[in-house]
Amino acid sequence: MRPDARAWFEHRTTSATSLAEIDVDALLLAKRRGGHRVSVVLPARNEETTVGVLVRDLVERWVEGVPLIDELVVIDSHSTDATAEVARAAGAEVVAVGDVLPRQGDRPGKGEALWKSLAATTGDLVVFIDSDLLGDVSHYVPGLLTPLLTDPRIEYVKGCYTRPLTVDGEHRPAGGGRVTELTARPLLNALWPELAGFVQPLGGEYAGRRSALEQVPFVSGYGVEVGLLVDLLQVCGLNGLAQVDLGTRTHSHQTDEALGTMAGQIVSTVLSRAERGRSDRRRLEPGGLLTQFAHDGRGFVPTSHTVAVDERPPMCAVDEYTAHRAGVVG
Ligand SMILES: O=c1ccn([C@@H]2O[C@H](COP(=O)(O)OP(=O)(O)O[C@H]3O[C@H](CO)[C@@H](O)[C@H](O)[C@H]3O)[C@@H](O)[C@H]2O)c(=O)[nH]1
Ligand SMILES: O=C(O)[C@H](O)COP(=O)(O)O
Repeated sequence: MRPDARAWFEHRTTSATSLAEIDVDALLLAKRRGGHRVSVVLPARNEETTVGVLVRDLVERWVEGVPLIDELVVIDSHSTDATAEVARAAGAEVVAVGDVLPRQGDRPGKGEALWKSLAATTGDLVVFIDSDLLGDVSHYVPGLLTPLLTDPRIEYVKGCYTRPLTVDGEHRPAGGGRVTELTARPLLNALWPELAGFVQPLGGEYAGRRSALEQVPFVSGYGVEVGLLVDLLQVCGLNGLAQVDLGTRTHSHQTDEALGTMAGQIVSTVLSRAERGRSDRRRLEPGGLLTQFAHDGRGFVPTSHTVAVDERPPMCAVDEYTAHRAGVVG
């Protein structure tokens, strides 16, 4: 690892692998003293089987039990199952992505849901948690908040973890995060080696100050995490970023084909950032299509998916948002 990345890794990685490692009373005190308001956002598309338990646990522990979360919002990202009903019954506020900032239109994708969530929430600290997590993750929210509540220099905190992998009934204690290992990490190490200390650059659990999150564009699809990391590096500098070891993360896995499309979106996002500042003559021109092949017994059949980057501008540049915020804050 490059020396700056190693120094960052050693100084900016903390551990919160279980509740036993977290001083919740100190966090509550820091939250009160700083006058902070915490919003937790769960983006969800067809997560009826997992979102209910997740929300119920968060509400019981950190809304009703201990006043750490002020607002818990599930952003329903065009679900066609009972995600919204299940999440609402479990105690979340549920917002349909298309109902937020209606003048901006409605696009598909996880990143779109996260971008819109800035307008659907009010906290100065925003925590993002995927809705397909399995197992006990009750320490994730306080773990991610600890650096933000205890160190004013930190603007953005990324969770990291060991990732078990269960495919075709075979369980391995590690080895999950295949797009991370085979696509995102090699690209980041090649192009932004100062980010090499991030253990899970694609992980879906992170927290940031609204003031920082408003400054950067959000890629609409699965490129959102890698885009945020590269763009927040420019806005906050390496020392404004931190990571927290949250122990283990288990989630539902996508098919190899779907992961190929995700990897295509990661590549497009990275290329779009890498070409910033290059002269027109030397610009990279990514094709924006990923073609995959399946063999149907007679020959190879190609299927193409769009993986081009579709992105939203920094929220602070969206009039509909700034007018809405003026109403919230004023
Ligand atoms: O159009 C979408 C797609 C997904 N999601 C939600 O986003 C979360 C993560 O999506 P998932 O399809 O489970 O992604 P993973 O296969 O787990 O992908 C990993 O890698 C992605 C790319 O960086 C990250 O976005 C994910 O957070 C990370 O878990 C889940 O709550 C989904 O319901 C949406 O809200 N809208
Ligand atoms: O983060 C990733 O690399 C993708 O979500 C794939 O994760 P998985 O290999 O655990 O399914």
